Amino acid sequence: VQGKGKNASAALTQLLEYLLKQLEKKDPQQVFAWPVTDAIAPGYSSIISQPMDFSTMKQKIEDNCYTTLKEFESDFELMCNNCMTYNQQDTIYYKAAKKLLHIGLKIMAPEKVLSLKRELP
Ligand SMILES: CC(=O)c1cc(-c2ccccn2)c2ncccn12
Repeated sequence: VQGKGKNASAALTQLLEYLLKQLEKKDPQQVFAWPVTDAIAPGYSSIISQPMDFSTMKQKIEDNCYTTLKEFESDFELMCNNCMTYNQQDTIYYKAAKKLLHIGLKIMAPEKVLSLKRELP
């Protein structure tokens, strides 16, 4: 199957940039804004094999790394699950990830995205 046309990938970029902004608004403490360093989280890089954060997702949108919404969603879930892997359940980080994951899946639910697609130019 021929790759997506130019305007189709431009539409996906616009959709993903919009969704990323909505997700970032749900993280006012900016817990997920930047890559987690071993300095702030001891042993992080040996526990988490595939780190992910909002700044990396933003860069991947600009670099056209995502060809489907599903790929974007799985990076979002990876980011939340990494947090729930490294941090104990009774931490603010774990609780923030659990809440963000729940909210994020609602924002990116198919019927929500469908109504978005209609409303975006
Ligand atoms: C996302 C995550 O696991 C995380 C973010 C942070 C974080 C994020 C911004 C500022 C300070 N810390 C963090 N600190 C300790 C342990 C884990 N974390």
